[in-house]
Amino acid sequence: MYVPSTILYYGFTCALNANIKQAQDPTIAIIDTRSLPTEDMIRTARVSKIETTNILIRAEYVRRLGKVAGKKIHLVNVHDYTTPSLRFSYIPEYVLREGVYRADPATQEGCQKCKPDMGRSIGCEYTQKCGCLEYAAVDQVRLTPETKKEYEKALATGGSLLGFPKRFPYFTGDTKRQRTGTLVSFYLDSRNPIYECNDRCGCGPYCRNKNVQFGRQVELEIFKTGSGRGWGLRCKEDLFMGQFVDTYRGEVITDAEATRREQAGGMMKASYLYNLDKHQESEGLAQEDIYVVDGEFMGGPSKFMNHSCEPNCRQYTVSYNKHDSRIYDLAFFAIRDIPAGEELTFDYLDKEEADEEVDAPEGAVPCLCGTAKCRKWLWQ
Ligand SMILES: C[S@@+](CC[C@H](N)C(=O)[O-])C[C@H]1O[C@@H](n2cnc3c(N)ncnc32)[C@H](O)[C@@H]1O
Repeated sequence: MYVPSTILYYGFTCALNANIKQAQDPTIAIIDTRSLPTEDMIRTARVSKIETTNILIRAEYVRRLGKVAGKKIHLVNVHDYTTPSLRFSYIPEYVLREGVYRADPATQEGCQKCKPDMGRSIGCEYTQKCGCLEYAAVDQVRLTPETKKEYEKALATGGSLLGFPKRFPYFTGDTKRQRTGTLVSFYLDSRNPIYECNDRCGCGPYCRNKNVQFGRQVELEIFKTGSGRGWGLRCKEDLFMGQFVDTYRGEVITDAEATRREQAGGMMKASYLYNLDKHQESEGLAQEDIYVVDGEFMGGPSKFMNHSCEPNCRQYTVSYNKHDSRIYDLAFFAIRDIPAGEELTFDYLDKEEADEEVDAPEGAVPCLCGTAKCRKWLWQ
């Protein structure tokens, strides 16, 4: 059983007496931890200096949470007196560190041929001319035999995919099951990057191809799991399958800096580092050109999302500038309906990687997700 150290230090001896039996060796005291902390100890601890400090730390953390933009973020701990570390700063955007650069803003063209009102409620989702969707997945179902040949030729020669019908990422109108703005199943089930329209687009502010860029729209709760996994995250409202939850924020650092921090930070550091390597292969980027997001000391509430081998969320690539292959958003979406209060989790391992591994590697961190399909370890 976990006994808060504050109570052990500051609980008066008289409160402990009832729990101490003399062992056969009278110099050794046996403490029956099943009945700790006693009410006396809790009462004593509440007026101790350490407990006052804990209350102040909690108040400061809650004050900082109150300043985070967007819907409210709550903090709940029914297990002990701890608070997440105050060494963490909440930031609304990536913080770019030395050696990290966004593509020149001039490369962020936006869609030039789209307009706010293209008639009959037509928006970027219907036009094949939307420049932002140039690199989006082609909707092969809508290809005619003729355009199919052109598409195959473009693929073989590396030609432009502009003009082919594209898979639009978000539902544009309520259907029986889906809600407007939720991610369509093609993207939910695939690893295709999502390309959203941006401020330079002709389509205007109400384009349906804008979602993640508006930020978190749901109320979250950081809570102590009490199951050996530290803090976790849950949502105060029901989430629909495909609904955007939040982005992962942090410092964006070079690959070399990430290696340095990983070596200095120990085994758990890996769980805060995310490679921005989605376009590495397609753009022929060298490993040293890859940027990494470090969310350990700066970021958002999604820092508290724990791993599960049967997760209810997944991380997706969302880009607002198709010409910037090195910096994009890492966005969490619900991959099934999630009732309010259920812990939000994602799989820390890429699916393909997880399938490849069979045995637990040496030094693997045990997984405590508790699901039926648990792989028993997090990473090496
Ligand atoms: C990104 S943090 C998640 C928030 C973390 N629980 C906390 O309290 O700050 C990742 C760390 O959480 C813990 N963790 C997450 N998922 C876990 C799991 N399924 N089993 C065991 N530990 C887990 C590990 O200590 C891991 O290094």
